[in-house]
Amino acid sequence: MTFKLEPGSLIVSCQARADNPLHGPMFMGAMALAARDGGARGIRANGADDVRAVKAAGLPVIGIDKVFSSDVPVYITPTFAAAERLAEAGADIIALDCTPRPRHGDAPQELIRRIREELGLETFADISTLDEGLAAEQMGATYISTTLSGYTSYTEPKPEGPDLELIRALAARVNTPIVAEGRFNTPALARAAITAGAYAVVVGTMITNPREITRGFAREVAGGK
Ligand SMILES: CC(=O)N[C@H](C=O)[C@@H](O)[C@H](O)[C@H](O)COP(=O)(O)O
Repeated sequence: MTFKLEPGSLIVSCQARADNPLHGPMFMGAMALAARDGGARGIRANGADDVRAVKAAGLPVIGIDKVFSSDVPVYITPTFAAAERLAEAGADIIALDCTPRPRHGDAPQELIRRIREELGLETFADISTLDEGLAAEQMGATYISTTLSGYTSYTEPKPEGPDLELIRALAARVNTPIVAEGRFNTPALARAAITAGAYAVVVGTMITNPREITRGFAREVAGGK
């Protein structure tokens, strides 16, 4: 069965890297349940083990598999093998890097085609610029997500806030549903994304990363240092 994300959906990204005390499927599974009870309509999760754990929340799962290489910059579901692992774990939608940067394995267009035809799943194209969004639409991505704005060499340095301008620019040019993702750190910013033309909003750090949230408070309490 393929899940459709509903318009106006909040998607909560439940991710914790290996150095985070909350790393692991038990914690991410609990985060997903808390997010569901709070009104999330989808979960984004990294790696097959976490995807399996967050499925218990009964929401559409957007799976990614971060695979880092020392010689190429692309790490979000860079290969078909990574997509297959996520499909086996039960992901409903596969998110993948759709920038034109150097990578190992298939080009994003080919990955999108294979994910649709061989795995029967929909795709989230993670992009960083308007041109990449336009290309992702041509590739047949189901959703276009602003995930990588501020994280590619040509969109760095990363601004403090989210890229609402990219959402407006995409909304004027594409028919594919746009997902706002990356630094939507307050409810007001998430609302602004919808007003700018986003179909759904992904929030990660500010909901599921207590260490990072604590850092923000600690900095301010220490006088902004
Ligand atoms: C650039 C990259 O690798 N972003 C990742 C993509 O899955 C995650 O680390 C982010 O937490 C996610 O995109 C949500 O964004 P934010 O945590 O800012 O709400």
